Amino acid sequence: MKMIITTDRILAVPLPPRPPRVRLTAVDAGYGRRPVLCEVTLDIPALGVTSLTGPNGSGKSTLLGVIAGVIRPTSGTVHHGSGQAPAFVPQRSTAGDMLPLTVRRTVEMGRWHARGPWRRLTSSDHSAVDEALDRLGITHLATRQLGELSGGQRQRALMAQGTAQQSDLLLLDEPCTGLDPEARHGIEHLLADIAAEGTTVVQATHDLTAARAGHHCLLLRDGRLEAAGAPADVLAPALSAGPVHHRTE
Ligand SMILES: Nc1ncnc2c1ncn2[C@@H]1O[C@H](COP(=O)(O)OP(=O)(O)OP(=O)(O)O)[C@@H](O)[C@H]1O
Repeated sequence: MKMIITTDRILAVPLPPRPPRVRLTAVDAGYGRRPVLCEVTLDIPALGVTSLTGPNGSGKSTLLGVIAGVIRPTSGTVHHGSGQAPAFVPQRSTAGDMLPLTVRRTVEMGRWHARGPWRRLTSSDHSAVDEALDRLGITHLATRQLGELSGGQRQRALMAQGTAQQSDLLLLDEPCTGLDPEARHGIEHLLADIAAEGTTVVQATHDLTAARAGHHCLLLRDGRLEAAGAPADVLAPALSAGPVHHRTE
């Protein structure tokens, strides 16, 4: 809502609706011959935090992969409202932890979209990396090897890599898994701040408190979109249906 102040009164003028940042239409996707997503049609609003929730195996990570462009749909369309490549923070895998990478080098990889992997980083790239390390509270870990860190510290390093990309679309797969309550709180505040700065944030989460705190919610079940809309509306039937969601921490 935009406020126009005239000499004697305030007029509230509704802002024109923004087109969605991402629109999926009748998307099917899976792995080889294994179908996972079925006829998924949804919009990701351009502003705020969208939470993607649903039981284990319902297809949240697969959907994030489709939006990120790393999983190609077998049918249907994915339309991005801007030309920027999404920043994608996948679920932490233990394989990558064995790579001989410092935290700083890991975060620098977030600049490869802008610079290419073999080009020297510019001073603005280094500033973006410094800012991301600082926002995630891991500047003091910059010279440590990724494999030496605790699970929560590694998770923050991967999130710093995602934020260093400075995309207008940040996709996160269960970003708070493995974090203690204080760190989880910190990440939730950070995501709210990033969204307030104009970045579209999409996070897959089992955490209903986090999902409720978002602006928009998508509920998946068995690879189909069961509900979409305001978090309170989407989550109420899911809660009354039984404990299909749980914190994994
Ligand atoms: N690389 C893969 N190859 C084959 N099948 C996969 C692969 N990744 C996921 N699947 C299958 O796809 C289905 C959906 O998995 P996905 O990880 O998208 O669900 P999810 O909702 O993110 O689950 P969780 O909450 O447990 O993280 C599951 O049945 C899973 O076994």
